[in-house]
Amino acid sequence: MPREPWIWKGACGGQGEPESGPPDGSPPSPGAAALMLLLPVTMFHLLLVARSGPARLLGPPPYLPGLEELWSPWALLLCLTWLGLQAALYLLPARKVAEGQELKDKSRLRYPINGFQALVLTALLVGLGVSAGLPLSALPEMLLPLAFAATLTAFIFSLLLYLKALVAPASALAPGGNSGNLIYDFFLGRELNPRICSFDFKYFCELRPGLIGWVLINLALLMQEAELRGSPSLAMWLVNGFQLLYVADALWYEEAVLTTMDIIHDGFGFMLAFGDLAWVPFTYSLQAQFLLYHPQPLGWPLASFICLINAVGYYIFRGANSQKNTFRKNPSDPRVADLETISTATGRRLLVSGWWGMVRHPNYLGDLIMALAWSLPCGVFHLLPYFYFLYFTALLVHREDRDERQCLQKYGLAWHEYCQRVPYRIVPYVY
Ligand SMILES: NC(=O)C1=CN([C@@H]2O[C@H](COP(=O)(O)OP(=O)(O)OC[C@H]3O[C@@H](n4cnc5c(N)ncnc54)[C@H](OP(=O)(O)O)[C@@H]3O)[C@@H](O)[C@H]2O)C=CC1
Ligand SMILES: CC(C)CCC[C@@H](C)[C@H]1CC=C2C3=C(CC[C@@]21C)[C@@]1(C)CC[C@H](O)C[C@@H]1CC3
Repeated sequence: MPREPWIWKGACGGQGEPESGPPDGSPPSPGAAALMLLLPVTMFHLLLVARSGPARLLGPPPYLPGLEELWSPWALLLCLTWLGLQAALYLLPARKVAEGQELKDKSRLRYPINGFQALVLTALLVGLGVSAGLPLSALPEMLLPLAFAATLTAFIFSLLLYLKALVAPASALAPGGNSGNLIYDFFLGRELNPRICSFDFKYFCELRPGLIGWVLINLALLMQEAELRGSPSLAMWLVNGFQLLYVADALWYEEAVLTTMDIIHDGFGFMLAFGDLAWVPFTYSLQAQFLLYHPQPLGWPLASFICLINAVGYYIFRGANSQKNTFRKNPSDPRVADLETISTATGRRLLVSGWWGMVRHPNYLGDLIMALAWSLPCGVFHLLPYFYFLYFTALLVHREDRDERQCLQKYGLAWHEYCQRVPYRIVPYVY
């Protein structure tokens, strides 16, 4: 089955590629190389534009920062301290240790479920720090050098992961990302679950430093707004509240990440390392960055309506994810036992009623509705705060396409039947 066709088609423009990527002797994948450059450039563009007067997403950046504005040893130190703190919290005793999916060699890895605990302890530490005089509101001024330090860290980290994979046994390698093409493999990642003892790098990075970093940046922006304007704006409160709910939810239901394709299928390379450590905290906080430099008036009636949109999105997102997780854990659980299902040759069944009978990816629908609610407090006169919504639509459409091809391979005719019975993918009667 083809993997990451958006990268691979760039190299050969064809269909039916092998799982492992470009065949021997093919030229370096221009798709992977271009993305490796384009993703950090886009992130810096967004950071620069968010603080510029016109805040034009599609225009040129206001200026090109010099190395002296990007590079700061203090920012690198802060970035490494942050990673060290999150790593220490990861190693604390967990309320539960979960088993991952079965690996090629029939073994299962074990993962600590203590992400929510890490969020709470980080909040306590930050609270203590702020009351002792830690200048959190100075963080927004350092976003550029911090993003540079995070990008550098992700790059060096991916290099080390690539080298580590050279000595890993074949059974530890990911189905993709092992084509022999250095750029392609560096980008996608070679090893499936790189670990040192029980410390799982991919699982650690997927949720904690990036997601908790994102809400910390949001909070720093809120505090700086309070210093500048006397109090945080209603729009800033909404963005902070909505995104905190999203991050707290992800960490509370951390175990669910063990069944995502990122953990089960994808190697850990530059794409995920950069995505987790730099892209998530610095671009997902774009709305709060925009609001600090471009305050938006927002009245209570409109704010209540936006809260309602977020609540509807969250209701669908959580309802769909929980329904599937409950069903996968125990199909006879009374909460899902009455739902209609289709049997498959693998023995696993597919839900065809409830949320999963409405569209084939109801959780994506809820996630997208929430993404819209995060942009609306920023008004409708700038495209920039809608970047997340646009990028996320593209990401989920691509993800849904990949997932459907994997499900078709896994479930064959049963998946065809599911597609016939539930014809829409994400938005009922539209897509
Ligand atoms: N904010 C962000 O940047 C991102 C957020 N997300 C969010 O993370 C969450 C997880 O997303 P993701 O990992 O992509 O995928 P999903 O949680 O949607 O999982 C897809 C899997 O669910 C199972 N499945 C599909 N249809 C059915 C059905 N009808 N009945 C039972 N099982 C079914 C299949 O696996 P199997 O049959 O093997 O169980 C399929 O492979 C989502 O809520 C998504 O919105 C994801 C990516 C980025
Ligand atoms: C830099 C690239 C454009 C792509 C990077 C992709 C990553 C940012 C995302 C891949 C899968 C993700 C998931 C989440 C965050 C974004 C990344 C890491 C969640 C943790 C978000 C919260 C949800 O509740 C679960 C998600 C799982 C997948």
